[in-house]
Amino acid sequence: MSHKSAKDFFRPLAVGAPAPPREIPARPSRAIHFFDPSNEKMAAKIPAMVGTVDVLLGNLEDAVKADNKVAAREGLVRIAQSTDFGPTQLWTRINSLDSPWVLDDLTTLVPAIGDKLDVIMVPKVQGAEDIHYVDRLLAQLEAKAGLTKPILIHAILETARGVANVEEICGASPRMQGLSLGPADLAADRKMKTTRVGGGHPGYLVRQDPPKGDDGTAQIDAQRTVFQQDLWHYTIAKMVDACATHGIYPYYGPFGDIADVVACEDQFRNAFLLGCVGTWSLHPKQIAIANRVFAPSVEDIAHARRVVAAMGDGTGAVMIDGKMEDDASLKQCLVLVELAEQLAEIDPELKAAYDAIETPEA
Ligand SMILES: CC(=O)SCCNC(=O)CCNC(=O)[C@H](O)C(C)(C)COP(=O)(O)OP(=O)(O)OC[C@H]1O[C@@H](n2cnc3c(N)ncnc32)[C@H](O)[C@@H]1OP(=O)(O)O
Ligand SMILES: O=CC(=O)O
Ligand SMILES: [Mg+2]
Repeated sequence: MSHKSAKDFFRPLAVGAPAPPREIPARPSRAIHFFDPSNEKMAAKIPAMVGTVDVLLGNLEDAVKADNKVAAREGLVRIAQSTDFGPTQLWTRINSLDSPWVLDDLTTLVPAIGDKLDVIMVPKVQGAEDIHYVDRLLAQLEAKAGLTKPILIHAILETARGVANVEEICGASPRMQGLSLGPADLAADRKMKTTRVGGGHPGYLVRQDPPKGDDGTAQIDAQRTVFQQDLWHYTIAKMVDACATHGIYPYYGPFGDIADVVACEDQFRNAFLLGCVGTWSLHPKQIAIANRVFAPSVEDIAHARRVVAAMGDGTGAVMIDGKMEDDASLKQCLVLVELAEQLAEIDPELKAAYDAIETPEA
């Protein structure tokens, strides 16, 4: 397989297109909130949601009826043109590359609202070739529209081949902003035997060994604790490693059981702890969950600041509350402290909570 030379990697792919980015900015994106721009009731709520969520995403793909594809595209153009998004990012999810709608999605959206779109989410990405296609087309459309800022690309990891090719997808273009797990399509593509949109499954479990009877035989019918396992652990961990390797951002995807806010919070938190920076929100009530989960807790920041203060120049080892802290735990603490600082800049409530923590002496 041939690779571009290092120098060519950052050259625009069309004459007059903006230079591709060298770094992807760490903009807070705890919740990527999906809306269907063809649904008038939903669309009407979007301007008032600016400032309440980090990312608003006009969805054109799955969950938008085939008959409404054009209305969704036109609705997104109308909303984008008439709304000042202030601190909130505007993303879209285009239709899949093998669909009859995607070419019109791109050739309509880039000239009409390319200056407002931060990120284009591409579904069902299989390999680097899909990113190369969108990359070149975006450069041509940006050049034609006279855009000065490159639009970033986000890929959904929702095919078995996409998971197998995850590293080449992340490194396929300097425009790559991040990846989301797409558990619903991925389950179908892998032929998993589930019927849900994300989350766990009661059948995927580990059972405690059976106790032994007086005669030493296993009592398999005895009451035994079962531990439900996480169906998504492997894929999320693989995605996080690929994203970290390439300096881009991993996200959990949809949690379809809107009513089960408790399990939703658990799934989001697992992703946060494993390294994801955010998640999708499908319903307004999932925004607060995501904002809560994808921000470090006050307790974590209090502890992290104690470690930072105690570690001085960052070398050596210290004991805090009976635990050894050194360079490696300091680096983990700094991840949390830096994230808290970024979030405090855009979220006054979080800022107040973090500011109220008593800062230890250095
Ligand atoms: C596997 C995947 O690809 S996942 C990604 C694709 N799926 C999506 O994008 C789904 C987006 N969400 C939705 O379509 C809807 O939230 C549904 C269908 C899940 C539920 O919709 P409803 O049954 O209308 O939910 P509910 O009755 O609780 O809605 C309450 C209010 O919130 C509004 N609302 C619901 N979802 C949203 C949303 N995503 N954004 C803005 N407003 C919303 C409703 O319009 C309703 O407004 P109202 O009080 O003025 O009547
Ligand atoms: O698009 C998301 C998915 O889970 O499928
Ligand atoms: Mg999908």
